Amino acid sequence: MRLKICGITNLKQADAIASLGVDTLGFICVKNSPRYINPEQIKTITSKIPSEVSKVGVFVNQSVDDILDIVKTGGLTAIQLHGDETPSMCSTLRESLPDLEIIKVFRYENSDSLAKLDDYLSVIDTILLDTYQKDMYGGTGKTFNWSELADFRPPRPWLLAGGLTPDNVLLALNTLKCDGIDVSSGVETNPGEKDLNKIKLLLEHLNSFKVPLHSSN
Ligand SMILES: O=C(O)c1ccccc1N[C@@H]1O[C@H](COP(=O)(O)O)[C@@H](O)[C@H]1O
Repeated sequence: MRLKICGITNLKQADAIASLGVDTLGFICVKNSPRYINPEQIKTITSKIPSEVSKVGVFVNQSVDDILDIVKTGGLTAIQLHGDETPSMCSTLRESLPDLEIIKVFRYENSDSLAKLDDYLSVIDTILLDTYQKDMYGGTGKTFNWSELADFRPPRPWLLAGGLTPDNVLLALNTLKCDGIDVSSGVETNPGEKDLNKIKLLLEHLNSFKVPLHSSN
């Protein structure tokens, strides 16, 4: 099971979180987010984190040129498209950076929220489902109705996000079958400041679950 901790803003925490065995770190590249971190700051972190850790930049409706610049400057290995990016835009990004993992976010409100999923499958690597909230693209801290996804088995790996915490993660994993989870505000003291004790507790709970961390099954 893949574990992404998102909203990293400093090297000390990135280092500590990677040392706990977290395989994916996320950096919010969206300027109006309280978790925003600029590309040079991202680089000071990514350059010191082991190469096996995925470094994901999170974007909302930014231009291809901006994304490519930030990926290059920040030393990112993956992008998370959290806005209304089209399949055509994903295709352009894929052509420009064939080795980069492309994670496309679908904000889940009801089953209609997945109506366009098929259009993306050939141009993305990973699906991420987050909670839909009007006027807020991400970092809502809110869960959605997981039981509606109990039979969701897309032909790409998928990550669950939205309001996950150490306290509710096992309920989520017992309700649906995802390939990984993405946690941000549920392991923070305040926006951008991670709580290492909460991350340790999250890991304890995940390790007690039947699917071990990093397993693809
Ligand atoms: O965290 C943000 O500020 C943010 C801003 C814009 C787009 C995405 C953002 N966060 C991502 O939202 C999900 C769920 O977060 P949470 O666990 O509900 O707080 C996650 O991928 C965050 O990285």
